[in-house]
Amino acid sequence: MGSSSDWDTMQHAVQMLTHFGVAHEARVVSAHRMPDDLFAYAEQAGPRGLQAIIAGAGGAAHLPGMLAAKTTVPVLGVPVASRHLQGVDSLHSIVQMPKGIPVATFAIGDAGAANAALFAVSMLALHDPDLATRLHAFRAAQTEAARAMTLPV
Ligand SMILES: Nc1c(C(=O)O)ncn1[C@@H]1O[C@H](COP(=O)(O)O)[C@@H](O)[C@H]1O
Repeated sequence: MGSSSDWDTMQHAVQMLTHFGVAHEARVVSAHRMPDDLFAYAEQAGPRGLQAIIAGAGGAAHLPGMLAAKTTVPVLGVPVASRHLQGVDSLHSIVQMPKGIPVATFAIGDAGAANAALFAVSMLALHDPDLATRLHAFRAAQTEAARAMTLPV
């Protein structure tokens, strides 16, 4: 993520990865404030064996795009809500990538962070039957919870 101030949002990705037992790390690596660190992180991502990078940032959110520019490891972008423009700036900064350098872009905020993690789980589950079983169980439990919803009428 671009700043520790993104943690409230990005913790939802971490919680989801923890739930599924997917090994992960959480770091602050800002393209704007730490450009050399960002380049080093991106260059080492493939050799270190990372299989996906969930990149959350707010405002002029160049972090996901710059990561994608420097690595072919899939980058999943999460727009963090910003103070003045409520994350629409973050969303547009992340989603409008030029042809050739894709960033998979998720919804603004907590749901986007959680869904980015679930998307990573889906990709990893293609080659991990145990993880696929846990993902199917998660979906089934979610379905049951939705069916059990009641209304105050
Ligand atoms: N968008 C970026 C980048 C980047 O894209 O490199 N680095 C920090 N930020 C964002 O700035 C916002 C405010 O950061 P501070 O709260 O630290 O001032 C955060 O949402 C962060 O993701």
